[in-house]
Amino acid sequence: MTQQKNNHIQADNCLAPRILVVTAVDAERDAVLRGLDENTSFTVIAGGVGPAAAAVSTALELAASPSYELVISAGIGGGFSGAAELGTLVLADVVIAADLGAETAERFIPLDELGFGSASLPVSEAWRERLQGVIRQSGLPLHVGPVLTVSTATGTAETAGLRASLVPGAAAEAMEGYGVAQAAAKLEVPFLELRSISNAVGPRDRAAWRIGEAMQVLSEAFSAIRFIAKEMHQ
Ligand SMILES: O=C(O)c1cccc(C(=O)CC[C@H]2O[C@@H](n3cnc4c(=O)[nH]cnc43)[C@H](O)[C@@H]2O)c1
Repeated sequence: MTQQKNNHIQADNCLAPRILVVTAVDAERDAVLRGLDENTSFTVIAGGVGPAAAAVSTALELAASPSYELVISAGIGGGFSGAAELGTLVLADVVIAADLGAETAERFIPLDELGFGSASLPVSEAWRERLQGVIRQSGLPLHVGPVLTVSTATGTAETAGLRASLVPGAAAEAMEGYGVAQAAAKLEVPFLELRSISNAVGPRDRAAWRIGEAMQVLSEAFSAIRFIAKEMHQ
């Protein structure tokens, strides 16, 4: 049995959920839940599209329940060519707000250069290594690298090239990770981002998006990691 209130779903028999998973949309949340067994330590919420909605949803949930020891930003995402192909997973080793900054006639100036803080936020290395090991053991194709957070999904080869040049080794882009990471940092909860690649970062071709396949791989990833909370404490 599960309890459902608004867009929160949680296992009945789990008194203190320890891992919070924040997706953008309901379809991603449901894919994560399909992969998780109900007898687990996860709460899964659909926090909305974009970094602002994701940050607010995450902060409210973390503040309401002090038992969380990990928050994962998860869902589908775009993969950078040569790094992450359709049907693969990307686990972030850093998240970068790739369009946060200022535009000039010559170039884009990132937040760090403007002196307003950092556009990069770290992930928990201990949790990343653990998830990386478990997902690799399951046989799912996994790439570890930088995941960009953008407010506007890339739709041209020019923007894809610009973003790849700003972040060497860029593996994937999505629209929530930096927001979830900001909330997690403020509330001092370790953070990860996991993306299942549904489309290539580049010229927009909605018909070529493989959302169903990406949702299936997302489910399989969470099936593989569903006992991770217990294992971290053994
Ligand atoms: O159209 C549908 O049927 C549909 C079903 C489920 C999810 C979607 C989404 O579009 C999810 C939006 C979510 O996906 C991330 N995303 C995916 N690809 C990219 C990308 O190339 N660039 C940036 N973000 C991407 C993003 O996190 C969105 O919140 C549609």
